[in-house]
Amino acid sequence: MISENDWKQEQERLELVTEQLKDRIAELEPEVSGLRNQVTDIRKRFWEEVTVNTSTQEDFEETLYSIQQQEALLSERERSHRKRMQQWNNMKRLLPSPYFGRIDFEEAGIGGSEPVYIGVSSFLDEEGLQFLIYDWRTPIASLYYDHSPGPAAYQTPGGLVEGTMLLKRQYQIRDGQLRHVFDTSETIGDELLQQALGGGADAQMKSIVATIQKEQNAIIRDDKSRMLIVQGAAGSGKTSAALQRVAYLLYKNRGRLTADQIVLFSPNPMFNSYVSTVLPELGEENMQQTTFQEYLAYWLEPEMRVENPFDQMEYVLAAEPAKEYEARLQGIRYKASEAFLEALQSYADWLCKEGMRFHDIRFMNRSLITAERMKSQFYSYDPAIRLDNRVAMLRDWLLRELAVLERKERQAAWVQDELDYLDSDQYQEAYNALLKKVQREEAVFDDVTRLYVDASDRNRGVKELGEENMYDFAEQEEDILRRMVVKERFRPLRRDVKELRFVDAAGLYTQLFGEEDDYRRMTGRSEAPELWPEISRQTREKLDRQELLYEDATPFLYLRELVEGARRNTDVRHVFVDEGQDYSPFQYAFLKRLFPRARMTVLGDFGQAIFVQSTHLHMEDSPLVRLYGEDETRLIRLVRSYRSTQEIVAFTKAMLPGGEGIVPFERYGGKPRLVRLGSGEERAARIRDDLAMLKAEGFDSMAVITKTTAESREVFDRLTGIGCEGLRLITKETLTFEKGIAVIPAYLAKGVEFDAVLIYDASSQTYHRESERKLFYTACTRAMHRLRLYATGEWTPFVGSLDPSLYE
Ligand SMILES: Nc1ncnc2c1ncn2[C@@H]1O[C@H](COP(=O)(O)OP(=O)(O)OP(=O)(O)O)[C@@H](O)[C@H]1O
Repeated sequence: MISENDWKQEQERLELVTEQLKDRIAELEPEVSGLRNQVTDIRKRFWEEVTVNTSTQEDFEETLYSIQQQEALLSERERSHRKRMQQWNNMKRLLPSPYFGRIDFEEAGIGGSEPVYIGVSSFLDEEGLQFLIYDWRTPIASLYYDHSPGPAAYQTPGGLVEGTMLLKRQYQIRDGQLRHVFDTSETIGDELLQQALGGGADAQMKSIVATIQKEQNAIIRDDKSRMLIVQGAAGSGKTSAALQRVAYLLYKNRGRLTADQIVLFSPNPMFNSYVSTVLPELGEENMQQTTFQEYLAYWLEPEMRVENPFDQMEYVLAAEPAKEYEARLQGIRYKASEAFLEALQSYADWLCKEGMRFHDIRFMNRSLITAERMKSQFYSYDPAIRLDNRVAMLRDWLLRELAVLERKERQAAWVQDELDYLDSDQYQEAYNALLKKVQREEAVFDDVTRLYVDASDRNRGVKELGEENMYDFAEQEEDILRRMVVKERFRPLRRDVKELRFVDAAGLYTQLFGEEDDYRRMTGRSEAPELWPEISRQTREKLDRQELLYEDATPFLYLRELVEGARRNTDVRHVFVDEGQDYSPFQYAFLKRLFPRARMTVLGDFGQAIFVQSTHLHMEDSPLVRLYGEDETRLIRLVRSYRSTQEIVAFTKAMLPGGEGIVPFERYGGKPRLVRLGSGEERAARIRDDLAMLKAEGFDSMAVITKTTAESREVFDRLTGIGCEGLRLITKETLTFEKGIAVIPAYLAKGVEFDAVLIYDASSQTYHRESERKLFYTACTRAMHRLRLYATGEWTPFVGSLDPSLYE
């Protein structure tokens, strides 16, 4: 704590700043609402103020000028409105807790120091000359996160500023009241952090700006790396750092970077809701959020049905090991690999010479253009031309062919039949529509004056069609109608061709999964993976039903893009991948191609790699390092775990090979408790009672974690059946994260946290495969304050092998 005198001074300063904030808010109030009214008013009266006159060239110019002027006025007001509004919002956000930190820094060679107060945004005094509060993202504020009193330095655009930090102080201010003040001698005193971590879990993630740790600050402020990889232990603040990094990037690149140029790939839709309030709390707009599955579904469905990654996970967890199971696992691993990516690239080269597959273009149950014809046309192009460019050439050729066929089709018998069924209104309507179109095309523009063809002159309209005049009117009319009828029927054909649906993408992918020799020949590989015949059989079986296994979805899309041309998003400048260990090297290569102008931040924990196709993040030769090369890649490790109590971290890290390096934050709360009961019924009853007790202790965010969805459903019914109230069953479809008691499969609990976690069944019957260790670890590390495990029968070996002093 600080001296009485210091406290008094701080109190006075807080009052002063609060007064100033209040004054400025009050000052801006009428201006902000006035501006809002003005903008609405201008919008409403936009056309009143504009004199529209196009009779002469001069009048036209006058009109144009007046529109431009109104527009300029409106956007100026809007700009100023937005800016004022933002200032006003920032000040309102500051008011309850204007700052959380202070540093006194003496720059080398310049005597004296001014206190630098740090808050969630900047605030200047009335004259606009002195900072009363510095935004936490300003260069000088980084001193607060990176140093303790003593020699210190911070980076500015102009270079490194060195000096001495004389004081570092933390504040806890609530509702404008000074509650606590701490002076710290170490890098960020633990007091504030202790208080922040001691609280309960929330339905929404909180911002951590007041207590960002040095190594987290390095992640937040990194603006050099093309690829930033963060390998961090469970609860080490990866997601938190990612979100504050977004806020930092938006601040640093204000005017150049907008929130919609940043994309975050989340592990599941519920996670989106969990993190959605952090950025608005910091006065920034949310970035775009999506899941990889959403992206795949967007491009592949409805033509192909894509398996959900969680269904894949359920298969892996629940299926009995047999040949089929082993082959699927092997297939998942192979299809996730860089080797398969290269195989597809070589396959595309092979397709340049042979093997392309197309769909016939069919019309009324007959082939208009056969796949065979397309193929020979395709291979008649210069072999030096790239595959996707040749496909584009073929598309143009097909459109020309279709135009010829469409003309021929006008004389077909079915057209006559169709004409017979047009009623006279349709006749008239169709005719008028056509005539109008012709007349529109005919419209003559003479700068501002538009001369229209006389709409009543039907004969002239027909003449302008370019049809021969030898028909009498009825014949000409019929001709027009034939044209219209056929054109309408050909429309979907043309659309399909433009969308390249004539390429048999599924056939091309299926073709890969045949005989091993063929696979090697087509892809130039020296060998196919083990169990290839069974892998092929499984893949084809799905494809035949227009379905894609999850592991096939990205390679399928990739191959389609090799053939049809790649989609690229050049707007996006930053891609964030959370739970990055769960993406395959293949998916990363795909993301790199999709966002060619973006920097990538990948955050993950290999200790929580629960998918078969996971990517190593912590190894120097990780495929991620190869993606942009070592020079453009930075790897940061976070080993301190903030989420769970010391006892929980000690328990969970002991079950993880290599977990020794994880450092718990000093916060205590009782050892994890292991409860073994004689039957499933007893277990359920005990869990019901424990939930009630924990609730009485004040924990209001709890989770009963199961292994699979099926088990979650069963537990939910069982617990509800014995009087457990207020349970919420979480499935992959759940969109929002709420407080209360969740019954949730472990793989969906990724990224989120609870006050108390109860592992419903930690027996060896449920968790025994080595591959399930990380899933079990992930489940246990969701607990902040209490962890309880239940079993009937033997404990899972992951627990059974632990030192008994780690639990009670
Ligand atoms: N510097 C910090 N100050 C305060 N709280 C922090 C800090 N860093 C992390 N936390 C808290 O620790 C908890 C875990 O953080 P977060 O979810 O970001 O970790 P993570 O590494 O993404 O975890 P996981 O990989 O296990 O999902 C959160 O409650 C977060 O608020």
